[in-house]
Amino acid sequence: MVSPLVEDLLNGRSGMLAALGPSGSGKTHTIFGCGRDPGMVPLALGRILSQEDNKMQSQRIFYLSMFEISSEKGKSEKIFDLLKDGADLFIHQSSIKGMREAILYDPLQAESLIASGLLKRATAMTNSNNQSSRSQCIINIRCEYKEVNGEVGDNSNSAVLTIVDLAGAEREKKTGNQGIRLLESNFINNTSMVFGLCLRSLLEHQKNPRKPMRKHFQNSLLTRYLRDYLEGKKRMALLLTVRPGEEDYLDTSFLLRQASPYTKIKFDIIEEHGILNHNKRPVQRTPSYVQLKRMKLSKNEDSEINQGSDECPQLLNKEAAAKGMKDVSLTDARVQSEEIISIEANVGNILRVDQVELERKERNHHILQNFGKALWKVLKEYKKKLEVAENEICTLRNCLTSEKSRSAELENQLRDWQSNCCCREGKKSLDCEVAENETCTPRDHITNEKTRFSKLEYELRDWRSNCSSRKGILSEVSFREVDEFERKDLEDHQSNDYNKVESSTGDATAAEDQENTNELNAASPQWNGKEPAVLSGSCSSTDQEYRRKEESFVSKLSTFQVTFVDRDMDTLLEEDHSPFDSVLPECCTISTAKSSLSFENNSSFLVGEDQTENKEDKTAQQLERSTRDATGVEDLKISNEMKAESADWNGKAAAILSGSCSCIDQEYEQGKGSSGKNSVVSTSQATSINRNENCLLEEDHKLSISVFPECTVSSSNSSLTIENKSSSPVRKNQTCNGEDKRLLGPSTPLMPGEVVGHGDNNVVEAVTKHRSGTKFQNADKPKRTRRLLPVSSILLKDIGSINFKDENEKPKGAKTEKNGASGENRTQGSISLLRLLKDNLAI
Ligand SMILES: Nc1ncnc2c1ncn2[C@@H]1O[C@H](COP(=O)(O)OP(=O)(O)OP(=O)(O)O)[C@@H](O)[C@H]1O
Repeated sequence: MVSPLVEDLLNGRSGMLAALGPSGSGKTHTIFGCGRDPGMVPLALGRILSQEDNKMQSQRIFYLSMFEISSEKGKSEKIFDLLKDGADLFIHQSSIKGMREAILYDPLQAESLIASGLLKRATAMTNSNNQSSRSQCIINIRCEYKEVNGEVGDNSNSAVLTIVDLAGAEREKKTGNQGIRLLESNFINNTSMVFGLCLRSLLEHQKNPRKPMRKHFQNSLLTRYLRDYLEGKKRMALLLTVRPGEEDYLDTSFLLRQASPYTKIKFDIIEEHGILNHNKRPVQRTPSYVQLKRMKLSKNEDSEINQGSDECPQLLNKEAAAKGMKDVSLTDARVQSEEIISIEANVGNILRVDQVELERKERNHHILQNFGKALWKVLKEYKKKLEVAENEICTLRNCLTSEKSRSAELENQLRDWQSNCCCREGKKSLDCEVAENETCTPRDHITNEKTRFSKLEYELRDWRSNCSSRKGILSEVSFREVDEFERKDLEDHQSNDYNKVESSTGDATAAEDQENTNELNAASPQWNGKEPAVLSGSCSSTDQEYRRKEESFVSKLSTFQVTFVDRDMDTLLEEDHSPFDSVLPECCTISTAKSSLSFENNSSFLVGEDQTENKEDKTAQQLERSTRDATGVEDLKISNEMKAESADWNGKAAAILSGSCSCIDQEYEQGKGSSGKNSVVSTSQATSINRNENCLLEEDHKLSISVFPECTVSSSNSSLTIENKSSSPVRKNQTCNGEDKRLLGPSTPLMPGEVVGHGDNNVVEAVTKHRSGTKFQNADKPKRTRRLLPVSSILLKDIGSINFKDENEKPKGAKTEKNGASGENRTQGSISLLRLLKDNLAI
């Protein structure tokens, strides 16, 4: 491998051999070798020094220099001469100043010099190598030709064979270096990397001459020293060493991949200093001289040479004949002619060198021109890129400004929106709210709903306040009526007592009547106290109606018909109209007139019809039987049965009470008028009670005839009408009409001792019982019972004016004693009705 380089050296051409490879791969061993296996350096020295013939040995001299480049504490590089003891060197423009060179005489002397230099080389033990090189070692074998006069000239006429032993690249994980060793390793790796970069740059430059060669050689002393080789000006050979181990596969493959392209590197052999050139004296020529000499030679080259060769003996013969010179002069002429020939040869060499230099300059000019063009194109491309980048920057700026303006608009819109939402909270129009809810956020919708709810609460308060005011009006009316009834009741008590005494039928004494009167008087305040409660029930129904209205406001549905309550006060009619919407069943229609109230049941009592019919049949039969039979025993039995029925229906009679309240009121008024002052009870309007069943209508007809003998009872398919057209008193006096007693006797079934009771009251009781029987199915429904509260309150308002005391509040002992007297005392039916109301309505 080193032989071509040695031949080039001997021919006057410089060359370099560099060993590359990882640490411990055998670079040093390959370069220097050992005793048995000599390396490249011993082989080259042996080749150079052994083949020198005597002639050439007298003309040239070989020098040996050896130095190393190492790191100085990992910070800088230093050059250390291995042949001179402890001498530091410095590099200047690819030449090292002060380096010692040793003249080589024979191979053994050279090997000894190298061995002494290796001993001075920096080495250390690492994990990869027991004697790892820590520096780049360079060996120069310079061959210099002697001058004609035997003197040694400058280095310009010498060739150098450079052999480099690079420190192997190391992996920290593998070597485990630390501290100074680690710094040395970094230095070694850095130098190896720079060396490789220079080679790569040279290769790329040779592939593409337009691509300039980068100056990586400046990054280390080694590459600076080997600049001519790394720039391709001199021949170079690379020697790669690898480790055979499997663990070194990665390093080996990496090195081969990295160095394989280097085989394509070509070298332009420019410096061709032949041995002849070194043997000859160098001629100092200026370019003008060279040009002039070339011109002369070009004109007279052939003629002069020919003439010199042909005419020279003739010239010498003429001169000898003419001047009589001797043969010695001929030899001098030959010597001169040889000199001329040699000069011509030198001139020819010079011309050839000049031509090569000219070609080189032209090529360099061409290269520079191409480089300039390429550079211009690159600059143009960069300019275009800059323009594009500027345009992008402008567009981005425009986008940024537009985004800023947009964000500002959005902020303004947000502020407007917030302000609109604040203003919207103050609005009360529902239409506006609905319209705004379309654009409001859910939060706004919640606030709107809250305002709406608060507004509804205000309306509810207003409604309640109206109800309270209405309650006051009603209470005034009821109290006024109650006072009148109290006064009338007292008169009735007195008249009844008087009549009882006259007819000698009662066992009751005046004292008992007085007690009853007192009890009634005591009961009256209680009812007066309960009146507001009833009214409050009405108000509660009004609240319910308000809630229902609120619901209907949302659902936009109207399910109830208009109701009407008869009142003397026209102003109260409309106000009281609404409570009945909630009180009465939906199937009931309430018709109103100036001073009347009628309830019409449009629905059929389909549930429990048979049972209702049976009950009513029984009641009618009992009534008829009691009419025919005037015996007290039968009446007592019937009354007991009625009482049992009453007990069964006690919990269910509330509903029918609402339907029959008007009849009861009228009957009560009639009875009160007949028992008292024979006053005329005038009912301007008939009360209609609808029925779906014909059988019930017939029974009702019969019963009504029996109950209202002086009334005109008309029945239709779904209604029963009782009309009192006469203005005469219905009942005059129970002592005056005995038939009335028999007729009305069975209608007093509640109290066992009341078989012969007050006729009017008994009629009321019978009607009440009858109606309660027909309303049995409705009474089973708790909702309708609850809805009946306001109507019951109306009834109770009238009944409350009776000023009776509840029977249950009396002592049991006194109850049995006073049953007869109290039952005879006119309001037994009302007492039963009151008890029913209290039990079912929980008043
Ligand atoms: N071809 C070979 N024949 C015999 N021994 C060898 C050979 N190559 C390497 N060795 C041995 O391997 C060891 C390491 O070799 P060497 O010192 O030359 O490696 P290196 O590449 O120079 O390492 P470093 O870069 O660390 O200096 C030495 O002891 C050497 O004797």
